[in-house]
Amino acid sequence: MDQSLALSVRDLKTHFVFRNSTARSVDGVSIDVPDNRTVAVVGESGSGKSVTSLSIMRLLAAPGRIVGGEILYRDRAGTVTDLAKASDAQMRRMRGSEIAMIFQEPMSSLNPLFTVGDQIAEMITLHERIDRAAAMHRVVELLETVEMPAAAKRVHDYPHQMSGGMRQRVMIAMALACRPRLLIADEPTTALDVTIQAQIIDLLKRLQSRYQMSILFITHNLGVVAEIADELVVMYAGQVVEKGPVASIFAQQRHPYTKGLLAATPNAALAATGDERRRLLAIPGSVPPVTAPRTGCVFAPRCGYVTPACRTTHPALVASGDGWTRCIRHEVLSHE
Ligand SMILES: Nc1ncnc2c1ncn2[C@@H]1O[C@H](COP(=O)(O)OP(=O)(O)OP(=O)(O)O)[C@@H](O)[C@H]1O
Repeated sequence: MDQSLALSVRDLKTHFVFRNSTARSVDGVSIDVPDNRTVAVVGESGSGKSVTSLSIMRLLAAPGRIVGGEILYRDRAGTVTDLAKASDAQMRRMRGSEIAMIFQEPMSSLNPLFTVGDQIAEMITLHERIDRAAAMHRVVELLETVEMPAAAKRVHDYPHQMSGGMRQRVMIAMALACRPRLLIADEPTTALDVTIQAQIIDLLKRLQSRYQMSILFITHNLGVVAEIADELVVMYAGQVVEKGPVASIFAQQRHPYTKGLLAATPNAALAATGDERRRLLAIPGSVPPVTAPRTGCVFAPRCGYVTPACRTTHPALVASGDGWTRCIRHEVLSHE
């Protein structure tokens, strides 16, 4: 594993095995997250983004199972662990002290019956041997770190007394309580309005440089990607179809699906190209079910660039420009 990486997911396969069918939700995904960098994973609903992040955290619900690949994680001491094979005890330690996760809806992770102060304090005392008074002092500090207004008063609030943006700040404070080296953020701003979304993104960027964290940021919003990410991974039907530096992909897409996603996101597309005439286009059709048999390229049925060969040959992920694409016609696209 390259010394500059915090996480290297290699050929990950996570399937849901039912009696009569198998959902190949994640089907050979490779993602590298460098130290102190943000990698965004985008794709339509059902493309396998959440199953990928839950696989890394080993929080999959049955019948979901990692059936292949490696999830290599380098801890602060430099030791590499394959999370795909780690024991439950090892994973509990990892989740506490190395890797943290925040979700779209903080309400589903917070307990409505306890104050936010108590919940953050519990997180701290799980990992540090300190008494309650010291823990509460740290809670206020953490809430100040996440720029919670009137932090010392807010520790006594119950989750329902807070706005969505404040609750997300509480979740980030809980994540920071264990000083993670890797933060997995699964659509953390999707439920928030645009102004609050921008504040949370800014906060995450400041925290990243202060705490030297790597961030794996799951989103379907390319505007957010433009704001926060260094590298982009585009997923489609359980596979990576394109990946590379954000600026390169925004300037030149090398997979028709990425082209369609950018065309459907006017702000990101405009920011990238400066072309104000770019029209809002939606990609016709929908992601095929992950239980469907696969021959050829999974995007072929929706692709404007399709050739007969695309329907019979499963394309490999190949180097193109300074990134990677899973399209046999990538050279045609890169000259457009
Ligand atoms: N518990 C489960 N049982 C069966 N199939 C599942 C389960 N969880 C996810 N899947 C399937 O795995 C595929 C990938 O789902 P996933 O939630 O990772 O997509 P996603 O890209 O995160 O979508 P969204 O943006 O809607 O969260 C979907 O087709 C979904 O139906």
